Order: sequence, then structure tokens, then C-alpha cells
Amino acid sequence: MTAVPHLTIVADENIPALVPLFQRFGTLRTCAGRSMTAEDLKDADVLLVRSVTRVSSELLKDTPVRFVGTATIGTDHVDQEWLHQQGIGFSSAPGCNADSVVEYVLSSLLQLAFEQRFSLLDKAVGIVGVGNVGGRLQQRLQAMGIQVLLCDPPRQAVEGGDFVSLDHVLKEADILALHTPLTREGDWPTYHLLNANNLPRLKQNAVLLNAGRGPVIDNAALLAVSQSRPDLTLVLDVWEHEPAVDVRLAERCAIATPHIAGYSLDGKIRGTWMLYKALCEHLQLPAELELGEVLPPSTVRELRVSDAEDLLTPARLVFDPYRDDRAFRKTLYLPADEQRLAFDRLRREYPERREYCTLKLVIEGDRVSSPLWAMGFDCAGGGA
Ligand SMILES: NC(=O)C1=CN([C@@H]2O[C@H](COP(=O)(O)OP(=O)(O)OC[C@H]3O[C@@H](n4cnc5c(N)ncnc54)[C@H](O)[C@@H]3O)[C@@H](O)[C@H]2O)C=CC1
Ligand SMILES: O=C(O)C(=O)[C@H](O)COP(=O)(O)O
Repeated sequence: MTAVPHLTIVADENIPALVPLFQRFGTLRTCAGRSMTAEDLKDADVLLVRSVTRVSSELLKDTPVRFVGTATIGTDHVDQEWLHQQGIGFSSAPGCNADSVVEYVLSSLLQLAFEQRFSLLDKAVGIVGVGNVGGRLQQRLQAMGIQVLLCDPPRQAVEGGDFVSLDHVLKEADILALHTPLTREGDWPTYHLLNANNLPRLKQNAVLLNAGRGPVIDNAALLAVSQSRPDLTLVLDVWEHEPAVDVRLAERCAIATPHIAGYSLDGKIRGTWMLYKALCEHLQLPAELELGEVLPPSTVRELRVSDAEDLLTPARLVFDPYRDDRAFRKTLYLPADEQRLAFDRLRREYPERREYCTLKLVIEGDRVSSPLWAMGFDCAGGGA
């Protein structure tokens, strides 16, 4: 059997399940991710971060760190080229919380459909960025019978297929959901992908939802355009200068949240577990722990539903975006420095939220349950 080396691991204090997954490797120390410095890492072999730590030569050049993991999907906070040049191992957690982001989008859209009295079946949903998040959103929407328009130039360049241009999505989509990474270089940079030139082209009465990265939309331009377009409905989970938030833009949103779309316990612990597996691989050790061994059981387990068409009730039971919206709005009028701290606090103290699949729906009667299956719930009964 390969011996486990004694390593010093420094991790963001907001990473869950660190002890069961990483204590076996040696000394485990946590600190606040946003204010992490080279001094915190002076004896670290391994660094585990979330999206709020900028990982670059500035942080790491005088440290012994040999492996960096980010328990997130996004990697725009990590200078991967520099890590590669230095021979420092790196892993992110692709797809770890993709289902949670999809559930944020579905819950938000169901709420808006209920309030504004429209049917999602009558709407075309444009998905910009059709990767792990956008692709799973596509699957669930299509299984629910909802029309989708897909925009993903990098995939289109490789695969061809049924993709459309951003212009087409802006013109035709009733609902536009952004799920691209934040990139500033390359053939298809996403920084300010939506800006003063193209935002005015959003369809009349469109819903614009961003649960990707804040700077993918020019927030100042969005504020200006949305002030002259009262027909637009905005759902923003991410902000251009977070943790600072433009209060006027947040006020203009139907749903505004502090970057929590992916914040299910399942998504977060899956991210930590993926880093555990990556570190084992880096050290050429067998990964002995399965995700199920560190994921606690869900407290809300079963719901009996008699009307399988009611999608909002189970969705709200698992995740109500207005709970987070209300908590967020209470922080907006604090002095600027306190507002930024409150943004991080809301995220650090985020209440337990689970994925739809942890809720078993027992469907009474013989109603067809396909919309609930399509949403991602664990369904039984009703001819399911
Ligand atoms: N709000 C939140 O809590 C969360 C936000 N995210 C963000 O969502 C992003 C997407 O996540 P995944 O789908 O898992 O990433 P992914 O890498 O699986 O997919 C991204 C897709 O965007 C496409 N893309 C790249 N440039 C594009 C462009 N200019 N126009 C259209 N499409 C473009 C890529 O080809 C790819 O298919 C992450 O990079 C992260 O920044 C991820 C998780 C949680
Ligand atoms: O996975 C990603 O990418 C995300 O956006 C995470 O949900 C962000 O969470 P933090 O790393 O900022 O806690």
C-alpha cells in the first residue's frame, strides 16, 4: 500500500466537508478566502480555494504550494497558465454544482411564470453557453416540452449542429439565460458579451437571467437600458463588481441574489469531493471515500402530490429564490463596506439547500408525472 504523505493543506474556510476528506493527508488549516495572502501559505503544500481567491504568481511565487484545487466550476480566478509553467498541479470541479444552477433557473422561471401569468410552454428560452449548466438546462426544458435556442460558438465551431448566433437569440428568445465562463481572450471572449450595443435588441417583454459571471454583462449598460425598457424582467445572481453591488440595478431586478445559484449542499460537497479525488490522483493514491459517505441525508425527504402539473410547489419546497432575494435586499442599503461584508456573510452562512433529486415525490392518483420527472425530482406513483 502507498503511504499517505504528511502534507500541509490550507483551505478556504467556506469549503464544506474538509475534515472528512482532507484531514487524512496531514495538517489542515483554514482561512478566509477573500483575504488570503502568501503569508497564509508559507508552509503549504496544497491550496484549496473557492472563487473569491485570486490564484496567481503574486499569491504563490514565494510559497511551497505544489497543488491547487478550486471547489468551483468557474476558473476565471486562477492563472492556470502560470501554474502550468511552474509545474504546480491544478484541478477545478467541473459540473459539481451544475444541477443546482439549473434548479435556480427553473425555480426562478416558475415563480415568474406564476406571477406574470404566462406559461413556459409558450416561451422560447435562449441558452447562451451550452456546457455543463446550459446543457443540463436544455435537457430539462426540452423534456418539459419547452422550446430552446442554443448559442455556443465554441461548440458550434467543433460540432456544427443546431446552434444559433447571439443576435438570433437576442431577437427571438423570450427568456435569455447566460451560462458562459468569464473569458477576456480567445476567439469568443465573454467579457461584456451583453453590452450597450446589443442589450437594446432584447425582445419585448424578455426575461434576462445571469447565473454565470457578473462581467459577462456590462452592468452599467444594463442599468441604463433597463431604465428605458420597463418591459424587461431581470434575474441576476452575479454582479460585475461583487461583492460590491449596484443598488439601482439590484432594485431593478425581479429576483436578485448574492451569487448563490450553485449553493446547494450537494453541489458544494460534490466540489470538495472532486478535489479530494484529484489530489489522490496527483499523489497516486487510491481514492477511498465515495461522495455518499460525506453527503448528509436530506431533511425534507418525501412530498405527496395529487396534481402532477403543479411544478412550483415542490420546486419552492426545495429552493425558493425569494428567500435569498429578501435576505439580499436587506443588505443593499448598508454603507458600501458593510454591504460588501454582508454579501460574503450571506454566502458564508447560507442555509442548507438540497438538489431537487433529494426530494421524493409520491404522486397520488393516475396523473401523468412527466413534467416532474423532467424537472429532476425523484418521482414515484401516478403511473410514473
Ligand atoms: N452563479 C453560480 O453560482 C455559478 C456560476 N457558474 C458559472 O457558470 C459558468 C458555466 O458553467 P458550466 O456550464 O459548468 O461550464 P462549461 O465549461 O461546462 O460550459 C461553458 C460553455 O460556454 C461556452 N462558451 C464559451 N464562450 C462562449 C461565448 N462567447 N458564447 C457562448 N458560449 C460560450 C463553452 O463553449 C461551453 O460550452 C462557469 O464558468 C461559472 O463561471 C458555475 C457554477 C455556479
Ligand atoms: O462553481 C462556481 O463556478 C461558482 O460560481 C460557485 O458557486 C461560486 O461559489 P464560491 O466559490 O464563490 O463560494
